[in-house]
Amino acid sequence: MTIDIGLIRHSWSLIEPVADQVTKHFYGRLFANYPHIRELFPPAMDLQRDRLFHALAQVVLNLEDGDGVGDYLGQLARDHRKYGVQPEHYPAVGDCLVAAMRYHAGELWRPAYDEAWMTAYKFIAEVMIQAAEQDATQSPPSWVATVVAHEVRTPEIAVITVQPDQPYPYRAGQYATLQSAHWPRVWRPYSIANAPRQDNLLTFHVRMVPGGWVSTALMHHTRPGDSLLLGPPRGSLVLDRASTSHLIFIAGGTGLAPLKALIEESVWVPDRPAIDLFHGVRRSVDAYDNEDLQRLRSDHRRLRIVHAISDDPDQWRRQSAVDALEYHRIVPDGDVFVCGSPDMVRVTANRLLGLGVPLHRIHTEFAPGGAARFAVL
Ligand SMILES: NC(=O)C1=CN([C@@H]2O[C@H](COP(=O)(O)OP(=O)(O)OC[C@H]3O[C@@H](n4cnc5c(N)ncnc54)[C@H](O)[C@@H]3O)[C@@H](O)[C@H]2O)C=CC1
Repeated sequence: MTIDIGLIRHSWSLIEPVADQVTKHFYGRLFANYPHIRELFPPAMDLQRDRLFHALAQVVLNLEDGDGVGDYLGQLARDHRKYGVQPEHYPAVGDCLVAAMRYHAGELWRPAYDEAWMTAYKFIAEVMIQAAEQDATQSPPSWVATVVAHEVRTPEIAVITVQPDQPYPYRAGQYATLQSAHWPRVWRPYSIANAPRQDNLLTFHVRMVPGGWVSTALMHHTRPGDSLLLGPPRGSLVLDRASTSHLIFIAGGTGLAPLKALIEESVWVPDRPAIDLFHGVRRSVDAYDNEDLQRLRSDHRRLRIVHAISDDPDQWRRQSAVDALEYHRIVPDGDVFVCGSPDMVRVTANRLLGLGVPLHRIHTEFAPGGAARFAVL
């Protein structure tokens, strides 16, 4: 089975500008023709639509990287088990997807695109079905997790610790999706803010998003003893365990979560020269994890922590996390991990490139569920 990457990319360039219409059309057609599939999805589809397009874009843009695409599809398949996706759903999705693309490309659509997409989709479906079957032999589709601690750190940020009902293997830096009983079938990604622990506890940093269903439920309507559902771990923002390079972590707000997990993992590498964390927050009151971070620092003297405050009128020095890196004259001569809002990640990554940090030393994953690589301006 050979996928014609040229045809896929060419047809994708027709679809990209009308992605929103294509995904709406796709789901409309899917639910009209296969009403039983509707039950697998949440009542409101807005975020779901973005996810489909994002997942497709990841595959299309990385088709040459066979291993990378395989890993990505494997994670996607494991994650889709929690929705109850079955092998017989795949052909329905493929048919509706190609029909939606054909419809919106109009006269520009060539018959050869149909074949190219059906071949590519067959490959995607086979990899995903196989990965899901393999996963079913060793993991549940989702985990029930009991809330064991719920700390309100600021009026908008809660730190929540849960105990999954069975072992939850993951790597520091990965994220999981959470579902609250208040919003059935609605999953939201959150990074796991601690390295794997013997007691299997997982901590999440939740910022309440205005109008955010799950974040509001987690912030205001969740208490110790409540149950949450937990999807499988995802993401590739992980440490190279063989490396002993100088590590710099640049976090924006709750983007601290995965970086804290990576710091917890990296402080144990004996030959590591230094670990620097720059945590950018808007106001000093937003430094929600200061106490925990200082505790971590008192146990590991090679760890240096700088808080950068960007928007507080009471602060005489206002700076972003990457400004603080320059201000403190830290030479970024190792690996730099960046996490925060997509804009913060993009701006920071471009500043680092300007400081001479090679691209392969800059490690980033947008907000979970967002684009995996930043766009270099
Ligand atoms: N909670 C979690 O597990 C995770 C959250 N994230 C993402 O991290 C972000 C955190 O947001 P908040 O806590 O509201 O932090 P925030 O948006 O208030 O920003 C925190 C810091 O980032 C800087 N910043 C924001 N936009 C910037 C830009 N365009 N250029 C340069 N610096 C910028 C601010 O100046 C501030 O220093 C969200 O987008 C979230 O999705 C990412 C990974 C994990």
